[in-house]
Amino acid sequence: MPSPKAKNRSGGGGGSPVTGNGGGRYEFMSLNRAAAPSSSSPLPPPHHHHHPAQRQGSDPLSATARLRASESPTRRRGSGSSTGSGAGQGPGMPEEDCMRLNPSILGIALSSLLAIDLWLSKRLGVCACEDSPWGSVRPLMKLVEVSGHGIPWLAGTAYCVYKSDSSAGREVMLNLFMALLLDLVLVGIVKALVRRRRPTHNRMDMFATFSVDRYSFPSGHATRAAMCGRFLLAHLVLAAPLRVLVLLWACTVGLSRVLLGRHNVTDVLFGFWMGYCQYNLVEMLWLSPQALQALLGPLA
Ligand SMILES: CC(C)=CCC/C(C)=C/COP(=O)(O)O
Repeated sequence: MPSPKAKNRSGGGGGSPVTGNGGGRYEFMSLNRAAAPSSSSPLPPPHHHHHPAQRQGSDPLSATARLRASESPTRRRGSGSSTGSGAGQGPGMPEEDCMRLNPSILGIALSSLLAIDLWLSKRLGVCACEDSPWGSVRPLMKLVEVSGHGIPWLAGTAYCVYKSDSSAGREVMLNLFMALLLDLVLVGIVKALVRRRRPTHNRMDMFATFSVDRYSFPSGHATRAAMCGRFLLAHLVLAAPLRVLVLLWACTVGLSRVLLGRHNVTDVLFGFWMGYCQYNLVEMLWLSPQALQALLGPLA
């Protein structure tokens, strides 16, 4: 996630934030810092309708200073333009030409959320290794990790298909198998797109990981736990205590990801949400016995 500091645009000196005294060094202004545009500023001069007092830089709008790439000192210097065709001389700036020099409230909120996420995840990573505060619980959490791993679920589901003696049972288990494959594909795509590194305190000693599993967002265990939890509750006739056990298992799998240091809290929360939605997709794409027969042939 980009930090709220613009890169130094040229080798120039410090220069005051944004007013860009030719040094080309820009820093994001905080929301309550407004710089009075200077004559050499690449910033467009304040519009005539601004109250004079606002021209002193107190105008909050100048706090949302914008810079048109074509007017940045480096670009302008390169163009040799000395006809004042710089700051704001041209027509209204098209939005896509502007680089916001001021993080929006949303940007600040997201950065704060990320900081809280990293801090909380670090605090909750109490089983990240043997000499962590809860190192003695690590073996149990690793067992929970295996219970949510893709391979045991795929193997277990395939075994149930093989042992099933009714077409209805086979239909349910085959759809669960397809759901697990769908989960792997979707999680793999999101991981490959987001490419968020796992927490620094994670000790990557997980068994049977795939290439994208080096990435943290989202938690594949959390998506699988949520999707399979919903699937079992919807398609298996379970007594109430067992239903509660399924829910507890799914929550424990998610919690274990953070306790083991495998994921940040947001990776798991998003994973739960994604897995919950994946189940809706599974229901929408439910494969009938005929479709399974056509798809898998004698296996169905
Ligand atoms: C190789 C297969 C069939 C599954 C991989 C399962 C796995 C290692 C997922 C990663 O889960 P987290 O993203 O929660 O660490």
